[in-house]
Amino acid sequence: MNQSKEERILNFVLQHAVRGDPQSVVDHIDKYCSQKEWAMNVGAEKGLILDKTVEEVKPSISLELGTYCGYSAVRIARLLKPNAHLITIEFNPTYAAIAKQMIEFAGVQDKVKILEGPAEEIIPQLKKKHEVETLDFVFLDHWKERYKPDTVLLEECGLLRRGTVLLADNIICPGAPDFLSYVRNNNRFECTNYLSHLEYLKVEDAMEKAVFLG
Ligand SMILES: O=C(NCc1cccc(CNc2ccc3[nH]ncc3c2)c1)c1cc(-c2ccc(F)cc2)cc(O)c1O
Ligand SMILES: [Mg+2]
Repeated sequence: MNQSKEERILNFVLQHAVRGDPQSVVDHIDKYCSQKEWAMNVGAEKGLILDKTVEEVKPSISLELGTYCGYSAVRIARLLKPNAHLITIEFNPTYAAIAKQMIEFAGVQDKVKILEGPAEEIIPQLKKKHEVETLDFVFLDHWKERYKPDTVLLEECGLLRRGTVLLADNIICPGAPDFLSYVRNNNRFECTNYLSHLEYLKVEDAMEKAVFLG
């Protein structure tokens, strides 16, 4: 049975990247996906915006919605301080299995917990089942029509505190219009737009940072 694109990306990393080196894993995924097959990783250009945000926030507990192959999970985890953790939620079991191997190869498995299922089911379990108090940082990169409902759910579940930073990918392409108008018209969020490009292409894209004001 022939391989999926995600398996080809993982195999390229396993064969060419340096085991235990998260930067090498990130660089090799970018190399494969810019030269061989496009894939929906946040990529190097928007990845720098993600890096700067993580370095600014210095989060102890981060949440990612949409793991895919684990590219941004490795990118975030490589910048976390000791004892800081990332919880990443992936609905697609095939992607979750690829990401698990990617995260382990990068050597960041002690910082990352992959939870399989839809965010709308897992978010309400974070406090009791996963001992989360409030979140310091949230990276949204899952189904674009889920950005707004899952943001509302995070707030309803008491997972946002004054200063929690949300960073959303794909604000232009494919776009998340209801999320964008929700956070920009809600006086409990302070928003900043970061214009960039779609991963591996010259197409315009943007990220939106929304700081929860409590
Ligand atoms: O759509 C996107 N990503 C989301 C996504 C997509 C598919 C499957 C999943 C399965 N994972 C999943 C689902 C639901 C979930 N609920 N809770 C967790 C969770 C996890 C997630 C996307 C698309 C493009 C893009 C495509 C084509 C094009 F021309 C331009 C741009 C670029 C991106 O950077 C993108 O991020
Ligand atoms: Mg994305």
